Amino acid sequence: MGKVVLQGVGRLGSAILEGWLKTGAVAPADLIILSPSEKPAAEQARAMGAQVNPPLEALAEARAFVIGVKPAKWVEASRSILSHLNRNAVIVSVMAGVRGETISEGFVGRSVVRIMPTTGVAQARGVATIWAADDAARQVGQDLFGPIAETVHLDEEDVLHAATAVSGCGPAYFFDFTRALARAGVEAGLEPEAAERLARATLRSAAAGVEGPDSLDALIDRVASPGGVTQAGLIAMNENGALNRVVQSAVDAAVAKSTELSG
Ligand SMILES: NC(=O)C1=CN([C@@H]2O[C@H](COP(=O)(O)OP(=O)(O)OC[C@H]3O[C@@H](n4cnc5c(N)ncnc54)[C@H](O)[C@@H]3O)[C@@H](O)[C@H]2O)C=CC1
Ligand SMILES: O=C(O)[C@@H]1CCC=N1
Repeated sequence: MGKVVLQGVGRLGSAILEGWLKTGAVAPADLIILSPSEKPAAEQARAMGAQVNPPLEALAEARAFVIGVKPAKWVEASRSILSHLNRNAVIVSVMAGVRGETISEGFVGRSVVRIMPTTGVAQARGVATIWAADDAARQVGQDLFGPIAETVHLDEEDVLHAATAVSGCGPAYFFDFTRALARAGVEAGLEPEAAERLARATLRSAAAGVEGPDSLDALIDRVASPGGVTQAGLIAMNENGALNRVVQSAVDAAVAKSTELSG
C-alpha cells in the first residue's frame, strides 16, 4: 500500500492527523510526519507507531505526499525531500490558491490532487473539496479524506477559489458570527459567560438542524413564527440586503486572495 507523508503539522495539518488517528483512515504505521518542531498531534501519532522526521530515505516508500505547509513555503520545503521521494508518489496539496500544474512542475511531473478541507476533519466531521487532473490522483484524495470529511468533487480547478472562500474559510465566518451574536447578547443584558454559552450551543443546535433533508428556507421558517420575534430579527438583519452584502463581500475578498496566491 505504501506510506503517507504529511509535511507540516500546523493548524490544518494537525487537524488532518487527528482525524486519521481517530478513524484509522491511515494506519499510524503507514504515516511519516515531517515537522520542524514538536507538535502534540505528531507526538500522539509517534506513540501509536508513526515515524516522525525519519531519515529521508524513508520517503522512497511514499504513495502519497501531503503538503500541509503555507503557500509561500512549499517550494523551499520541497527542496530537501524531492530527491528522496518515490517517483510515483501522488502529491496531495491542501494549500489555498497554488495551482496543480505549478505544484506538479515543482514535483518533477508527479500527479497532484488538490483538496480544500475544513478543520472539522479533526473530529472526522470535515468537508473537503477535491480536484485532480487524473482519476488515480483523485482516488488518492478520496481515500485520504473520505473517512474524515464529506467530499465534494469538482471538475474545474478554477472553482476551487470559490470552494475555498465558502468552505475552507467558512468555519471562521460561522465562529465570527457566533462571537458577534454573543457580544450582541451582552449588549442586550446577558452576562458574558451566559451569552457565549448560549451562542456556542445555538451554533451546535443549528448545525444539528442541517443534518436532515430540510431546505434552508424550511429550517428558517420553522424558527420564525409569523409576526413573531425571529422575524423581527431577520428583517433587521436583512435590511437593504445587509446580510447578503456582507457575506458576498467576504467571499469576494477570499476569492481575490486565493487568486492572488495562485500567482
Ligand atoms: N487552517 C485552515 O483551516 C486551512 C488551511 N489550509 C491550507 O493549509 C496549509 C497550512 O495552513 P495552516 O495549517 O493554517 O498554517 P500553519 O502555519 O498553522 O501550519 C504550517 C506548518 O508548516 C510547518 N512547516 C513549515 N516549513 C516546514 C517544512 N519545511 N517541513 C515541514 N513542516 C514545515 C510549520 O512549522 C507549521 O507548523 C496552507 O497551505 C493553507 O492554505 C487549507 C484549508 C483550511
Ligand atoms: O486562511 C487561509 O488561508 C486558509 C485557507 C482556507 C482556510 N484557511
